[in-house]
Amino acid sequence: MIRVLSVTSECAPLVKTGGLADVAGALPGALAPLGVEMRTLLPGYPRVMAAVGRGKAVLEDPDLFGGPARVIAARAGGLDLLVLDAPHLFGREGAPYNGPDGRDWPDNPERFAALGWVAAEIAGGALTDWQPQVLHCHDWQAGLAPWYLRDRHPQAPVGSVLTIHNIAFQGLAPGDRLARLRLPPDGMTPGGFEYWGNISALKAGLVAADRITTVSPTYADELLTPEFGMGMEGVLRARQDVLSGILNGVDLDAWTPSYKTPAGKRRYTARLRAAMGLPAADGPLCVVVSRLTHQKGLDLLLEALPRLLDEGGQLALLGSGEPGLEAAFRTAAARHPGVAVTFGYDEALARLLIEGGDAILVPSRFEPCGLTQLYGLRFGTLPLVAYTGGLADTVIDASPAGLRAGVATGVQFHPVSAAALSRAFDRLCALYRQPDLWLRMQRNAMRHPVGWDQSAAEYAALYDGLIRT
Ligand SMILES: Nc1ncnc2c1ncn2[C@@H]1O[C@H](COP(=O)(O)OP(=O)(O)O[C@H]2O[C@H](CO)[C@@H](O)[C@H](O)[C@H]2O)[C@@H](O)[C@H]1O
Repeated sequence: MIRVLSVTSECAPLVKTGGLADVAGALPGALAPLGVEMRTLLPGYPRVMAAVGRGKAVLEDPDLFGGPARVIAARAGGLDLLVLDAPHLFGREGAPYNGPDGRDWPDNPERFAALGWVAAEIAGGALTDWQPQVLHCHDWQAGLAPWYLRDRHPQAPVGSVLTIHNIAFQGLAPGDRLARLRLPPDGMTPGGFEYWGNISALKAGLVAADRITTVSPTYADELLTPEFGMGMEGVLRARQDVLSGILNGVDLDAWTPSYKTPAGKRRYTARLRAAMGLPAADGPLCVVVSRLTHQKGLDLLLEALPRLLDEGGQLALLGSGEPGLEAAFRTAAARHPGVAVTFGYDEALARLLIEGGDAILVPSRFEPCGLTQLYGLRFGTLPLVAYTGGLADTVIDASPAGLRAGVATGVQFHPVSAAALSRAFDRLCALYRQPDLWLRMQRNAMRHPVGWDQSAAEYAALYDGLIRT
């Protein structure tokens, strides 16, 4: 058995704002058959505390960044959890990172420094009955853990890995918070965690972790360029020898269609049209399930949308995020009967969209891996995606080569522009008008391996290489 402590700020099914939660929630189950015993350290937000109940305190700290805290060992949501119960940091209503007004909590640097601190203490041997061999940290919220571990417990028999799910979030804090974050002044250098005068929790992790991974091989390459590295490309180039990409998978038990063949899908398409108030149509029903942010390229979709509609296609969108994008999609829906939108977070509707759609759109400007195109493959909902990051690694384009070889599973477009997306809509609609070809692609898609098998083996091998004892 390899003992791994996974450190994350969100974890499905308990608390989720995006794909990080899916992955953090799926890894323990995917890795267990490979002899990995993973425990997940998660902040004790109110809904997490409600799910775990009283639990058993395995660690206490009278002063964790300004208040008393304990770590509770519990099982919930099928996970083996270590919950950081620190009411002064996490006992607040609202989303994990922001209050009811939508604004980030001003003490987010301290809140997640505390998470990293406790992770490092556990990795350093603080629990009497469990010593992890690997510390696996996710995103900036866990970024300080490898730094604290190296700083405070250099002799601990633990290897560390930091996984980048999205480099756009870098965990910046003003440089004058050093003492409050319990960081040493000599780390405040370009070779340390300093980032243009600020402290970056992500950079601390990138510098201090033994290994760095991201969630697809193509994104691992892209991260080394100024276009995608978002200022961290230099740090990553310096650590290129320990950086690799491991694709995300999908929990196949949770994401299994109730139909085995594409034919069975039709009734879900009808159900989806009814649910969203869409009329019957000649072209493909395209769906989107997404956070509405600049990353996801949905402004490009708005620009290219007339082409899809002109060809008889439709759009059904579920998302939440930037008010400007919501307003623009609402306007599009009011103008055209072939566009239907719902705002908010709704897992049941997300599933119906993926079950019933003909195609799923992911026109992202950058996409570390992307999960919805994987769900789409599994359900025979052909992905139309930007050729970038994990989207490039998981979809086989209906290019002449892909079609001739009989292996195509979707449509990719490049560059990531409205013009290229419009042309991709032309191709999608042309494919849709050839039912045999479309069916073949659906079959290919549904057979494409999107489970965790291969990636879990890659993580297990990575952990194996980090074992020090
Ligand atoms: N309104 C809504 N209602 C219901 N469900 C919704 C929803 N909006 C989004 N979702 C769900 O949230 C998840 C989003 O995951 P993604 O991987 O697509 O993107 P995200 O950018 O959040 O994740 C980041 O981390 C993941 C994990 O590594 C990477 O795959 C990705 O590239 C990276 O940007 C999916 O499970 C999706 O179905």
